[in-house]
Amino acid sequence: MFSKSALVAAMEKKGSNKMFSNFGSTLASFLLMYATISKFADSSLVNRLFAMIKAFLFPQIRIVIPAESGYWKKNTLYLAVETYLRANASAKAKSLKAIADQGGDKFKLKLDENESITDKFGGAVIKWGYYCQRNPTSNHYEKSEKHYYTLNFSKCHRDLVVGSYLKHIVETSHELSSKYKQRMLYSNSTEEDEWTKVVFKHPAKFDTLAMDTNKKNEIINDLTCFRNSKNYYAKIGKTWKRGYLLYGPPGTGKSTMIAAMANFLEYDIYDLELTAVKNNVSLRRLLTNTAQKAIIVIEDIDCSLALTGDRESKKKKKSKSDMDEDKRKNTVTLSGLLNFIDGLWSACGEERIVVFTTNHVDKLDPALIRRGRMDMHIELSYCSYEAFKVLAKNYLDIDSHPLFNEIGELLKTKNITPADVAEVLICNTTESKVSRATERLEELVAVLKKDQKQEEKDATEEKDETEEQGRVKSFLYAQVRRFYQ
Ligand SMILES: Nc1ncnc2c1ncn2[C@@H]1O[C@H](COP(=O)(O)OP(=O)(O)OP(=O)(O)O)[C@@H](O)[C@H]1O
Repeated sequence: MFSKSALVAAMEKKGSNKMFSNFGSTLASFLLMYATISKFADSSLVNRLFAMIKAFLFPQIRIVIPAESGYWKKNTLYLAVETYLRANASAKAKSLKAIADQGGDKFKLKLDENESITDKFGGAVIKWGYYCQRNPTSNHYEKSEKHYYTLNFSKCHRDLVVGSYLKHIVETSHELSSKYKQRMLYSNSTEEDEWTKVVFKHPAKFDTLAMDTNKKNEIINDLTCFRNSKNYYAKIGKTWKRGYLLYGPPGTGKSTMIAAMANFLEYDIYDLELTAVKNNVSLRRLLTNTAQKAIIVIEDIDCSLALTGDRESKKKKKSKSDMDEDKRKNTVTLSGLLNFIDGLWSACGEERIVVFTTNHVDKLDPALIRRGRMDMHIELSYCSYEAFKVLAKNYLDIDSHPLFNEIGELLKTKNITPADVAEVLICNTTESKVSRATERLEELVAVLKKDQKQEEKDATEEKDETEEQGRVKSFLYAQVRRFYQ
């Protein structure tokens, strides 16, 4: 005797067998029909017809993910897909592109153009493709190449793919990026309003930065507070960004400080060469394409552009010809730049630090560096005794030496940059650095004394020159007086 459940199971099995046999015979008839018709009819017509039948029987959805999400902005989903597929592509794709990283010792594999791979997620089969559309008649406002990914999947998995799969891609790409993240240095060029990047491997750290300890700690605290203040900035209604102005003579460590900041915060650097930016539109395009967790640097801002005056002349109402002139000049203006530092456009990214450096702080338009725009003004100056001790530790591996006192005294009266001190202390040798310490320090004492002697000599020469000029002047006066008498 059969039990009731065994009977039901037998019936279900019979039903599913019947279903499979139906599907099998439909497929067989479909293929037979295809083979027969394609013998007699035009093949492209047949292909189209069968594609239509296939689309009807198994409806598909196609999503295109372009590289850019608008005129200016990179599509972050495209970047996420790129990272996600890079992790999967090498195992599944037949045609790949290998791209060396900047260090040259590693490489990345990427889907080749027109190549596709399949991925599976929660029962859905997703087919990915990578393509490039070329437009030879493009102009400045339109790119000549448009890259995009496509994903195709069955219509019945629409909610799963759109709701969960895309989210899964973004999350996985974040995990992968933080796992393999290398810090990047981006720079712009005159040809395109685009960033090019290289791996950033500068070894500078705050520990090795030669400067006053209190000042250094103040900067480290400021950066730490900034990094942890997302909620605070949201609460006070301010964009999460901070400006630093680094000023001081050449060779006092402004660039080194930026590298130390980037390494401390683990941020990328965008080194903006303002002289290579065509106009405010290009500037906007570049800056809207900077990522979060970034330091945007404009070095030697005083030399970058004639930024002063623009706002002054704007205050006086501009005539039409003035405005035409501005357009013709086609340059970046001070107001264009300020718009990015704290105007409306500053809100199109967060967790960003803006750094200006200059050797001549007095030459800058006060509007550019007022507090609130440049929140912290940091002076990097000539080498102090404290800074010298950091350099001695970095370069010679020593914390003390009998010559330290003498060097300390000389530094009180000498203006020498940390770069010049470093140049004297550096030992390009395989020998122990400590064994060369005395020789290097004696050399430094000699340089400092030589500079002192040179300064004394310059002062004496200057005095002699002034006295000589005085004598010539009195002689000429005497001659003139005698002439009129
Ligand atoms: N404060 C410092 N601490 C440690 N090293 C320093 C410091 N200042 C300068 N140096 C050394 O001198 C070199 C030049 O310094 P850096 O380029 O940072 O100076 P800078 O102020 O940016 O100069 P410039 O204004 O000419 O760009 C650095 O590579 C570094 O080795």
